[in-house]
Amino acid sequence: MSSLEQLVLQPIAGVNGEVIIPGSKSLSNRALLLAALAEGETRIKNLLDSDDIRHMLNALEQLGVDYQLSDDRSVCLVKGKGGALVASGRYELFLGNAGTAMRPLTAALCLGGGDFTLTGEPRMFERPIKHLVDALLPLGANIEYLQAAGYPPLKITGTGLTGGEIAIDGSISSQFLTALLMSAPLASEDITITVKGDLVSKPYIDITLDLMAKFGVSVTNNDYQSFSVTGGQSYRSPGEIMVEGDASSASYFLAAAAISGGTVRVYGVGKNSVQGDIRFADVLAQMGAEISYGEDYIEASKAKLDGVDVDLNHIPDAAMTIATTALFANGPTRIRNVYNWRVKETDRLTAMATELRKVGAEVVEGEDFIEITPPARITSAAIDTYDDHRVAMCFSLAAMGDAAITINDPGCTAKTFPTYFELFGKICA
Ligand SMILES: O=C(O)C1=C[C@@H](OP(=O)(O)O)[C@@H](O)[C@H](O)C1
Ligand SMILES: C=C(OP(=O)(O)O)C(=O)O
Repeated sequence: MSSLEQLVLQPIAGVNGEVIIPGSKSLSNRALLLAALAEGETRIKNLLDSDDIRHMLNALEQLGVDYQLSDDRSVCLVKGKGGALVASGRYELFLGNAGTAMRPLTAALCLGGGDFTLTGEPRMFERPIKHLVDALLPLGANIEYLQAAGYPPLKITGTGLTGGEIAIDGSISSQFLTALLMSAPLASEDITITVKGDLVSKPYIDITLDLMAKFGVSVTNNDYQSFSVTGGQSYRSPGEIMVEGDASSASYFLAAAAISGGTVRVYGVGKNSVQGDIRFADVLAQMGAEISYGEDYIEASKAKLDGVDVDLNHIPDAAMTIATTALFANGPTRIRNVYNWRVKETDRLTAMATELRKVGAEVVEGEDFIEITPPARITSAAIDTYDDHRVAMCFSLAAMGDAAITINDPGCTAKTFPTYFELFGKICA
């Protein structure tokens, strides 16, 4: 949880420099869970240290998983359980607002013996999980809703998962499919998963499959429409996993360069990254930025930016950065197909529309899109952040006009990027 202070950002004349981006949230939490389920010890390097990761680590510790963190918490040696996380007694696991802990653990805790309550922050109780639960029930899962049907908190009695042909609705969150895929190899029989509806946030499935392969399990992917997983397997530790820098976190620095002048190079994530959010740089390029890639970096330079009309369903997190970059473009920007912004840390479509209007933009908020017409001049404003790290981070870019911007509750970046404002300050002139 974050404190309720304010951070005043004076107008930023320009940016320049290099930033080493902290580890990816998506990779860190997946690696921790797979390492816990695997046979053998895994040394996870460049682990992110943020609230979402601490929630996963605390849960694993309560479940009896042995791990050791280095003093700076960037290296974690996990002693795998070699199968399901079996625990005797009742466990209440507090998972904050971490989707990457809540969803994968919901499936994984169905695999073994134990009684678990999965709970979190109030906003977590408004974030749907029904599509995942509905897919797990035919596999023999024992899951109860403790408050509103379809939402956490959940009570899970781990009795193991069987197999068969199941369907999962992929139209709200890819994390449900990710959760199912990661647990499926430990079910007793083979599982075929058919995806119903249009699968959102598709590149996150590549992150899942890539990491599963590193832990020795392959999945048959039939064009993201169905997936076949052999049951009765175990994960095998690869020995060491190096977590890439977080591509969503990189987006703010790249956008800052494109908006305000100078050149910024982000290290830790490069052209061969498994993270779909590196495609954010393509959108910046489409707006007019100069982008170059190396093995371990992405660099953006000053540009004259134009508005764009883009479907950003594949990069919903970095898409928020485009929304504030649009403040500095010539002409309007329309970001389409982002309905699931409404079920994340806050209703991001309403939050972004409200806050973009405060700085002077004209905004149309659609059911699943947002259109932003930039103001002639940014207006000074105090930005409410709704306990949403990405609202806080992407509105730092609004200070690249000639008005001061106040970020309310800047500490909410602790969810994925506790050092954000410190690092951002270092590239500002
Ligand atoms: O699998 C993941 O690591 C994530 C998937 C995305 O969620 P949805 O699939 O719910 O869009 C993304 O927004 C989230 O920050 C991380
Ligand atoms: C949607 C996000 O988080 P979560 O993993 O909790 O879904 C996010 O980080 O933008």
